[in-house]
Amino acid sequence: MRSHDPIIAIATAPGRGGIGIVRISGNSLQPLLARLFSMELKARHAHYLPFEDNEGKVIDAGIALYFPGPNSYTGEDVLELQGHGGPAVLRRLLAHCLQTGRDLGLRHAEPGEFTQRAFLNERLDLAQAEAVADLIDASSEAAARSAMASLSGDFSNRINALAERIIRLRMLVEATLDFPEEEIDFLEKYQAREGLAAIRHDVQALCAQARQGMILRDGLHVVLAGQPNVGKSSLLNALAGDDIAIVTPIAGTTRDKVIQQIHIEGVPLHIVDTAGLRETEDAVESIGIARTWGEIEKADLIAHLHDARLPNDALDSAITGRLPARTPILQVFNKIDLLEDAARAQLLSSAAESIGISAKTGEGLDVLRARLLAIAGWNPGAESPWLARARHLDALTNTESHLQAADEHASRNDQVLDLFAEELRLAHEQLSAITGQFTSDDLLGEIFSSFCIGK
Ligand SMILES: Nc1nc2c(c(=O)[nH]1)N(C=O)[C@@H](CNc1ccc(C(=O)N[C@@H](CCC(=O)O)C(=O)O)cc1)CN2
Ligand SMILES: Nc1nc2c(ncn2[C@@H]2O[C@H](COP(=O)(O)OP(=O)(O)OP(=O)(O)O)[C@@H](O)[C@H]2O)c(=O)[nH]1
Ligand SMILES: [Mg+2]
Repeated sequence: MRSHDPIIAIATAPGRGGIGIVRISGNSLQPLLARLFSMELKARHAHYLPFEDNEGKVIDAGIALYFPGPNSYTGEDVLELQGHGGPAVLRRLLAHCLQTGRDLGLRHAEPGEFTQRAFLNERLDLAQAEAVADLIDASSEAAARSAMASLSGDFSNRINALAERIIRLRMLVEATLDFPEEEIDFLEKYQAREGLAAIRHDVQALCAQARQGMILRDGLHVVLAGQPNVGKSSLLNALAGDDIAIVTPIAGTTRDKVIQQIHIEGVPLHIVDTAGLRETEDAVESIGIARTWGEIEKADLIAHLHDARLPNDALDSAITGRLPARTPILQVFNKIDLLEDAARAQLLSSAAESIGISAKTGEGLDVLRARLLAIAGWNPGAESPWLARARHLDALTNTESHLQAADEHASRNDQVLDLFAEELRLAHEQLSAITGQFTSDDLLGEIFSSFCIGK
């Protein structure tokens, strides 16, 4: 998988921009530099230069920056051509470099390949490399803050510190294994179970933080479902604070799903407005309704909307009966502005899994937002120091189960020390996968291929 070809890409976003950057990375860019420029580039010095094509025609006048390896982003030699940020000029610049460097092996970079090289050259560990992509993809400032914390190594440092503690315990155990006569009292002598308990405590705390970090990174899909006319599209618009979905008094208005991303306390929620559920002869509406059921299947959370004036509607019971049992469901009674005071008060103080709102007046929406976050597992006010991925949470969960298994071996009277040692080894391996000590090429390919081109 390791490739040493020099690579090139446009590093800035496609489209127009104040400045655009073409970036090249390779083990030795000197021969290419000699062809591209008539003068020698000083290391890490901004040279204002004309970028000329092979006939001496000026493609752009920009800034050339040369970072000799290993002191660069990738750890290799890096050249940046910072030009004017127009798509045509950057494409010309890219084509000119590719042509000039083709026989030196210069080729277009794969997505994430610059950062992959930074990882392989140990400029970043795997969690930090992932944080680069998460920082770019962050959809809220809270998410960006957490991604930056991961990028600067806060998460990795916690993982490494825990790994160190497991290593120390492993060294003790493995040293003892060489002297079987000491095995008997090893656990007491070194207070191994107490040490293990302290490590597990911290792994569990990291798991909880990783869960928060995952919510912050990935958000969740909230599907608004219910009979026609109950106010699903009105609720989407109210949550988004914008007139996005069509609202009319005609039942069966929404046909295509409408998705809008909103943020609550920085947590991204993907709100999906759907076609109202009912029996219909209309061919178009039927397709819409089939899609609603498709969205319901994929939902992380379903908000089942009712007309608050019809709280015990038989058709709503039928819908409830068809909703997937594995998905959390919030019963939302809309249009409480149309209720008598007493009925409204009763709904507003009702049980946790149902809630009264008015998409029209906004009443109850704050409670609804808080409820959505709570069901998502978001802990308001709890700090979420890093963004986390499912991969990280899996690894932490697996670490904890191996540590638990180790403890079970230790608690038994026969005290099989080599099984204890083996579980510690497996726990250590799981933990280190987060920062990339033990990783398969497949995993690396999967991680880096989701990056944008030029990163
Ligand atoms: N123009 C430009 N801006 C950029 C990047 C870039 O590659 N080019 N970055 C990336 O995509 C990010 C910054 N990341 C970088 C990380 C390390 C080095 C670097 O040259 N490191 C050397 C020298 C450090 C120093 O001067 O103290 C090193 O670590 O040895 C450069 C950029 C964001 N902004
Ligand atoms: N008084 C009152 N009217 C509402 C409220 N929410 C929605 N409405 C009205 O109810 C009607 C239907 O609203 P929509 O948001 O289009 O309902 P829907 O559930 O999306 O309907 P379909 O797309 O047909 O499934 C519109 O006339 C809205 O103005 C509310 O909270 N109070
Ligand atoms: Mg609608």
